[in-house]
Amino acid sequence: MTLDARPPSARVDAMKDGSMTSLAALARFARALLASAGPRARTAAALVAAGAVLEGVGLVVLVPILALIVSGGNEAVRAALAGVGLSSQSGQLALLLAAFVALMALRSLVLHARDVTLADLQARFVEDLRIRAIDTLAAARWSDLARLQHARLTSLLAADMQRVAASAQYLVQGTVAALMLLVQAAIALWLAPVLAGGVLLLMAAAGVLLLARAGRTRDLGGRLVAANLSLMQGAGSLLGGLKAALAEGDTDRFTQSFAAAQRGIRDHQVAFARASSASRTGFAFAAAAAAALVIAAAVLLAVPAPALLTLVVVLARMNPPAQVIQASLQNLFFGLPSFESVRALGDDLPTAETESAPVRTPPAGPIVLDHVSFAHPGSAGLRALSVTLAPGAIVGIVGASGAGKTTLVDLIAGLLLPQSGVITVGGVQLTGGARAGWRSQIGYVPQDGYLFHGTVRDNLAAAGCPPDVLADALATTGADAVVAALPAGLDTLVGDRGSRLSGGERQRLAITRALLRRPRLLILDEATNAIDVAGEAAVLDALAALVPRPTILIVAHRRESLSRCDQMLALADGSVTSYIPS
Ligand SMILES: Nc1ncnc2c1ncn2[C@@H]1O[C@H](COP(=O)(O)OP(=O)(O)OP(=O)(O)O)[C@@H](O)[C@H]1O
Repeated sequence: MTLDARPPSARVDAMKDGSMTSLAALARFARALLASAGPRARTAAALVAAGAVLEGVGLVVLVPILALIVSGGNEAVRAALAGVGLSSQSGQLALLLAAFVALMALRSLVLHARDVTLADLQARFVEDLRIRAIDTLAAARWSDLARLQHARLTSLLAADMQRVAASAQYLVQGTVAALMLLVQAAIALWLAPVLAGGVLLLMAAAGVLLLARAGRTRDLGGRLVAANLSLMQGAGSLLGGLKAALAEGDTDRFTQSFAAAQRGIRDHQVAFARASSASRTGFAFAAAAAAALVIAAAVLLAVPAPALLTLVVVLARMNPPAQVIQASLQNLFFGLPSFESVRALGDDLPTAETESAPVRTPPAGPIVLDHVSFAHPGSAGLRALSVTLAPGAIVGIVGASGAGKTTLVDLIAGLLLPQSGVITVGGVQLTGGARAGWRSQIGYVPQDGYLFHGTVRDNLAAAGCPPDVLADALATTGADAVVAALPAGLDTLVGDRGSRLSGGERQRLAITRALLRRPRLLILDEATNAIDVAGEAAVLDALAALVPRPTILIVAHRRESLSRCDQMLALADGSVTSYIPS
């Protein structure tokens, strides 16, 4: 345990600050939920209000029923019922009971419609958030994406989203309970203003105490978000390095850090459960004391029996919604950091294109880089680079590790924007709509030739592709032999990240997928290094023979991979030397 060295006044100020920022966060969350609901929010609000009013009317009807049973009935009510031909006490009681049952039946129907509508709103809210998170990723700049931790995304899309869904549920539940409580409080005030006023004051005091702890609860939620993130990081490192760790007998390192992160999660969850249970216990104690006080005071104030009985019923019914509000608020404050983490993704990944220019494909012609510079954070990168790549040329890019080969390729692909200088294709500068249009002309194959868990056909994005075009592309890369050897041919599942295939087979399929896009620029970034030398030579020969031939950029360290190049770009110290190989 750590001692808080701050003076008490500073602690109170910090608590107020924490509560205010937590309330502001709660308001942001509520606004986001309302915005996602759109016009459906009005239907939901109407159903919630109707449910609360029907609950209130049902309670009010209890007064004449109890009056009829206990003291022969209220004069005005009896006269009104006699006016419609019901003069016997049993007849009047039967009518009032029938009205009560009808009201409760109507209330049940409204509550059913309300609950379905609210569940729909919650589900849509989380769906919107998930889709927006993926849209944010898809529209982000590559330079920002490269900095993003994968574990953060996994944690955000799984654990945080689940907690946001739970928070939405708590917000809705709490709001419904608050409305119910308001209606019940109004009835209690009508039945016995002084007594009910006292009880409401006690409740308000409990509410203030609860809000005063909001900052601390939210802080606990924030720590849980951080602990979940380190759990995901642990899982990611374990999965990424599992094979090497198994081979080296070094799995303990991973399992220990994973277990430590898991312990962190458990500690925060238990701390929250302890805090909620303490406030629930305090709340139950206060409710029991308030009920005892009310009954004692009612006897002293000689409140009439039917009113007292109804008051007791009303107060008893106020207890569950009050408890729901208490639990919902606590869980909400605990869950808010997850929502903030989801929102922060949009701030960390601003949209790439600020221009809303229409997408247009740059015309045919050379790719020209004119005094292009790009520095990564930490200042490594490329300086004032000028080079021209002719259409259909096979261009090799060489240089030591870290020389900037991938940076150059990313600039030419439009993934990175030059910080100074310009890049043009066919004379059109690669910005805005032209940059977006250029992407549709590119086939990009990175070293790991990314495949996802699906069939070969799915991975080639070959649905609807004419069979002869598919067969040509497969033959060009030698993937036809790979497919022929698979148990279900094109319909064979390749496993997670293509784990059922060899590195070279994955690369052949990845190049086939790029070719099926009929690219004007084919980028092979160490994309053939897992294929045997003879096999690579055959693939490169077939690519060189393509008609029409795309401009082919080959980043490679192996001399054999570069033997067909028309032009070489040698990178060193952020500068480039362009030469024609002899
Ligand atoms: N996102 C980034 N943030 C900061 N620095 C980066 C980033 N990406 C690359 N760098 C740095 O920029 C330099 C060039 O990197 P780049 O990946 O372009 O080199 P490369 O020539 O492709 O290297 P390799 O052959 O090892 O793949 C390196 O010093 C690298 O550390």
